[in-house]
Amino acid sequence: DCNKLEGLKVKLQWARAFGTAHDRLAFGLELWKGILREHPEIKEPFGRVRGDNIYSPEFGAHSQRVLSGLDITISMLDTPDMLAAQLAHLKSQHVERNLKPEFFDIFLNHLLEVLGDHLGTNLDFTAWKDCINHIIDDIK
Ligand code: HEM
Repeated sequence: DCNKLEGLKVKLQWARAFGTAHDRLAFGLELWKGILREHPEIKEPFGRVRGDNIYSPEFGAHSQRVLSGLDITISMLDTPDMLAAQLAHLKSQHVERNLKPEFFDIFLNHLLEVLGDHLGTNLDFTAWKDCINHIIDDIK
């Protein structure tokens, strides 16, 4: 479970990795490049936003929507009621898209990899696993 201390650590580390990223688009590219290279079947659900070309403006805009969505949830890790409301909203945006639950686990694993590239040994792997698992479990 994502406890209070872990939630605060994740907030801080996310601010370091993403909040100060000079290029948020590049952060998204790193993430999706890894996901879609290893799991090309995930291009299909992203057909409308051009999953076939992650360099397109359509996919770039989508990528920013997802990362901003993640940014919102992480900012709520210390306000559980608001987090629950936001996660219910995100779930409603995903539920009819017929996504496999394992897609979310793949997303989590790749997110941890990109964060590790940015934060090195400052990444609290356990805190991230616990807190992002909580977020992802409530969306999938
Ligand atoms: C923490 C994880 C995630 C967050 C915060 C997130 C957030 C979002 C947001 C904010 C949107 C835009 C909703 C809208 O404007 O209608 C979206 C759309 C979408 N997401 Fe996610 N997402 C997450 C994970 C995933 C995963 C793992 C998948 C599947 C691999 C996925 C598949 C989609 C699809 C297919 C769309 C719709 C694309 C379109 O516009 O056609 N999401 N997501």
